[in-house]
Amino acid sequence: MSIKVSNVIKNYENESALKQIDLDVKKGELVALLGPSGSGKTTLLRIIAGLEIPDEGSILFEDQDVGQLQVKERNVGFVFQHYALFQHMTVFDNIAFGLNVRPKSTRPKKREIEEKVVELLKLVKLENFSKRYPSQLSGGQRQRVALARALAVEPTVLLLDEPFGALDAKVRKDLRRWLRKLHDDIQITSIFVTHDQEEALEVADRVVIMNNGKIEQIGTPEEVYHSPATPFVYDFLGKVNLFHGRVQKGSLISGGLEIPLPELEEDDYKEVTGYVRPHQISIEKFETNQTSISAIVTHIHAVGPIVYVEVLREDTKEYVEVELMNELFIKLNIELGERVFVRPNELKVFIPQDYSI
Ligand SMILES: Nc1ncnc2c1ncn2[C@@H]1O[C@H](COP(=O)(O)OP(=O)(O)OP(=O)(O)O)[C@@H](O)[C@H]1O
Repeated sequence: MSIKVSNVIKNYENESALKQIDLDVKKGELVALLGPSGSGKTTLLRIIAGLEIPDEGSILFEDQDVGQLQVKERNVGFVFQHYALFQHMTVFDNIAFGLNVRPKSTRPKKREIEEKVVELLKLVKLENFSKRYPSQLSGGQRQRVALARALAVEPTVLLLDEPFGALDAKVRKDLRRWLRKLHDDIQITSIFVTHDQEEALEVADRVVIMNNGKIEQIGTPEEVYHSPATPFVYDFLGKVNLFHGRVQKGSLISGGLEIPLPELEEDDYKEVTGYVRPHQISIEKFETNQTSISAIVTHIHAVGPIVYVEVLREDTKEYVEVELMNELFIKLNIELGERVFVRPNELKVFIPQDYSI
């Protein structure tokens, strides 16, 4: 089932939660809504589910406008951050719940329900846990039961709101891989909300990056990470160094640094900001050309395969973060307080008056 969100607007009293949202989710896709707290992710998910009514705009499932349909009639499966399992019911009965409460006319036979639950228990790898109660399960197991319960009624769309948000880091990592695999097996159109960049980039087919009630960018994990459309996306998806400066004859002049940017030939004298990820900066002991600037090493964090080095530019007195492989760090033999030369190897330029982060 494909989902089409068109021109959705939602305001709360004196707050604008969603500002003209357009989003197309393809049939069978797994899409992440990613953004900081308050950016509107949950509101959008709840509007798709029918738990919230938009002030304007429409939601289509396939070609059907579901605006007038109640939550139940939309046939969506929902999984929330806090396991809403029934504590007095076994795992088996929790999963069977949605089928057991159907009116007699549409309720499957007892044996069919049993078969379905056994099949779902296998799918979420909890075959031996059917007789346990939620209090006898780990957090990760409970979320898997919640997912099985949501899938029992064969929804056409699966919506997950921070499904692993309450779990510890290790369990989260295991569960998100498991979710990806599960999705590949059952291929149900799914949207999940997260504020965890790594989770979205690892699990989703496409990521929708939200900020302040708007969509900043929609793309595959590679697209949003490697080609951020806005400074916000650049900043939100990883560490970034800013090189403020001015264009002069096709170069960015930032303090004592001159970086050729032929694509800015036409933008003479414009104030621009270059965005550079820490791994896109080289660090050298000696000045090799005019595209490097001198800086003093102010901090070194050398645990693990990647070493983080912070330097203070001598020209602008701004800090620059550099990431380099441990082998290179050892070879360079950089020490705290030492003068080095840094140079951005890649730089994405945005004109500041258009954006701010
Ligand atoms: N029922 C409500 N009444 C008033 N304001 C609300 C209500 N629900 C959400 N909001 C506001 O709408 C904005 C978007 O909230 P929403 O919960 O969608 O954000 P979110 O991105 O899911 O955040 P989080 O990651 O913290 O859950 C916020 O500013 C929030 O305060």
